[in-house]
Amino acid sequence: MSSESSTRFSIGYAMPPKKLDSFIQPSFLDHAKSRGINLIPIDTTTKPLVEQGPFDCVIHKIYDEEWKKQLIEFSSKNPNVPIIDHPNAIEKLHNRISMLQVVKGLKFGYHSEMCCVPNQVVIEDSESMLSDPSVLLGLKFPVIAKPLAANASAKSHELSLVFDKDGLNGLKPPIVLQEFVNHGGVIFKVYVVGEYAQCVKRHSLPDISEEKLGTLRGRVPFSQISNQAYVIEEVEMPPMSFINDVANGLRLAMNLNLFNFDMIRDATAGNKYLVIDINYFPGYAKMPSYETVLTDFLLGILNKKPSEATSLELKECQESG
Ligand SMILES: Nc1ncnc2c1ncn2[C@@H]1O[C@H](COP(=O)(O)OP(=O)(O)OP(=O)(O)O)[C@@H](O)[C@H]1O
Ligand SMILES: O=P(O)(O)O[C@H]1[C@H](OP(=O)(O)O)[C@@H](OP(=O)(O)O)[C@@H](O)[C@@H](O)[C@@H]1OP(=O)(O)O
Ligand SMILES: [Mg+2]
Ligand SMILES: [Mg+2]
Repeated sequence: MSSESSTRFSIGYAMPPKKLDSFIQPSFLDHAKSRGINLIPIDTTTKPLVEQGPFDCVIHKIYDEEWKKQLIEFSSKNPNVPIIDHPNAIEKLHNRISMLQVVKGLKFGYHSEMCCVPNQVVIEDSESMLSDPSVLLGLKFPVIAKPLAANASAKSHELSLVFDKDGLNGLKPPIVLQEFVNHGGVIFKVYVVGEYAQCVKRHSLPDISEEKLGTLRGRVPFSQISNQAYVIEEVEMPPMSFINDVANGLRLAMNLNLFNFDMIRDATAGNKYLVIDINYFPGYAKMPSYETVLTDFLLGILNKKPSEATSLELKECQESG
């Protein structure tokens, strides 16, 4: 163990198998261990959470109601054990409209950059979409059709770029239609871990000129195009102070510690940024230095006094759960 601390901590983690494979890397387990943290897998299938532990903290990415009940019960028996993060706060990210609502409330007047969301509408049923033009609320094509639910299923990542009204035929509501914004083919993916934020560049859909749009018909499906980490040298990053302010604003407004958000820069206005997606507990292993960043964060949580560390989260969870 390092000289940093003589106390050993146990952190329980619960997540689906795919997430375990990517997040729980030996390099992370070893680094955390060297700094006094034992990461312990929680059995989510054969044993109630309350019968496991003891844990000094629980981190999780499991979305069903049964798990939420287990967290509430665990937390009522262990009121000083932080749960990262509150299930009610995570739930807001499961709907692509509530996910972005919080962006509209962000205020940081002293930057020359601004941050908003693309124009978008929800389509609840096919009939209204195809027969009632008013539901499109003046939305301008091209649009991206995204399933309203963003619940970690493969389906929730099945998107389409729609060039005209005919391209809406056959889409399966409930969906969000979000205006496509030209952004130079690069997105900024910002990983947030508590007060820490790191921005990386990823490839995205290419710009579509008015001229090109005139030749495009219908729609093109796509899925998870920005998941691969590539080096994109030539594109300038947004200012780090701006990224930090957006990240902190979102973190505090959503009461979440572990998320990332995708941001694009409007190709027609270099200081206008749009947040297009927020994901709970993203693929952190793709983030450079994830082992140290996550370990620093966990130590920060564990070293807080119980009154600071816990329970806003848990109280709310018990009240509204
Ligand atoms: N409004 C938009 N304008 C331009 N490009 C967009 C827009 N919305 C999405 N995109 C592109 O499509 C990609 C996928 O969209 P989005 O991030 O909403 O989907 P997702 O399936 O939730 O992604 P993730 O894998 O990050 O969870 C974005 O990374 C970006 O490249
Ligand atoms: O699979 P990866 O590790 O790439 O992580 C992706 C993660 O999938 P996982 O949950 O299977 O880990 C996705 O989660 P769900 O929406 O499906 O919950 C989503 O958060 C992506 O944004 C992540 O990619 P990133 O944003 O980090 O590039
Ligand atoms: Mg995304
Ligand atoms: Mg997403």
